[in-house]
Amino acid sequence: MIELVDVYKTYRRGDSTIEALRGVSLKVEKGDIFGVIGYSGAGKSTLIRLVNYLEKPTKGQVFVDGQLLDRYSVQELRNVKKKIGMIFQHFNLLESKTVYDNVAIPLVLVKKSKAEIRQRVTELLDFVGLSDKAGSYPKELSGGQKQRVGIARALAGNPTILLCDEATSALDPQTTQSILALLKQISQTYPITILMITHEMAVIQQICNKVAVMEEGIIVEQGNVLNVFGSPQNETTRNFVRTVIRNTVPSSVIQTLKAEAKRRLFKLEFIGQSASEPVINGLIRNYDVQVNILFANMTEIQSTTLGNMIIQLQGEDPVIDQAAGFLQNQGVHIEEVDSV
Ligand SMILES: Nc1ncnc2c1ncn2[C@@H]1O[C@H](COP(=O)(O)OP(=O)(O)OP(=O)(O)O)[C@@H](O)[C@H]1O
Repeated sequence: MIELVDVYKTYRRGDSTIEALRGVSLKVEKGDIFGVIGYSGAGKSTLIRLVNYLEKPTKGQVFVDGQLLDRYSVQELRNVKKKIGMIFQHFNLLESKTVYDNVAIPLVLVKKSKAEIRQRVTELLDFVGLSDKAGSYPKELSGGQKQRVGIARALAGNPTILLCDEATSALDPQTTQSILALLKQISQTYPITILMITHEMAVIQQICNKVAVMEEGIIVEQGNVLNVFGSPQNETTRNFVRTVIRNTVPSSVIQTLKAEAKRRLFKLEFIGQSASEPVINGLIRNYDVQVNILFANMTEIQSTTLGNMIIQLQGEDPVIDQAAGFLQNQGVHIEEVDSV
């Protein structure tokens, strides 16, 4: 659906060059809600501008719907762009036009008849819950309502791809929830693929099925959201995951625990099935170790439970090693730690 193959983007500013993207490859499949997360300057906006063909890659290939964007004629490119809707952090509405007229813009541009426009705009305003605001102007709307207008406008031309550029970053937490719920509803209602960039892991957790983590122009980790959240490999990913999944024990507690002999600390991560299985009971029954649960947390992602636990095992070293092996065999991701 959307594919980037070893894409580089270099900007020149005076004598210096800025490598905004350095060999980015990713694949967004049909129906995905794919989130790209990264700190400011990571290259997220550049990536989205390449998909929208507002920028050309310095090197590498960008495919949309299986077609290499480079190879399109101007007319073909215009047609491809019609299939891409976009929503923005600051909504980008025309202040001098009513809600109705804002949503109608893409349809007017492709010269749809008045009747067709009326039908589509009415349908979309109903879908985003703003039927009663058709005659209002953007300045009369709340941030959440403005974003709903932005979403209706993006959907007007029946796009197959929806690009979201920090779509909830300017909104309060409650409004963010309602906009994310709307995006999820769009994904379930229309045959659409969503690519969103954000710096908030909570956004990814809530609606994305895939995620790519960007840092300094490189994708440092990507995959299924459940796997990435369950077992983040990269330090930046871990930092993002920590913002939504708490798995730390106060350092004063750690210091006390570490002072005690024959005790070792382990971080456990359970995904799905194993989260509900009495794995810890099995551990206690089968091995001569004492188990001290220091921290336990369950998070729901993609309708699957993700469990995080920090335990302390007390016993002889070889027995603790066997116990750790047992947990691994039960499908638990286990990691011994010096500190947590
Ligand atoms: N048009 C441009 N000309 C020169 N440099 C640019 C241009 N656009 C982006 N950059 C630089 O490329 C790098 C990546 O920027 P980009 O906006 O893609 O990152 P980002 O992850 O979207 O950050 P933010 O969330 O702050 O927008 C930055 O160092 C930025 O200064």
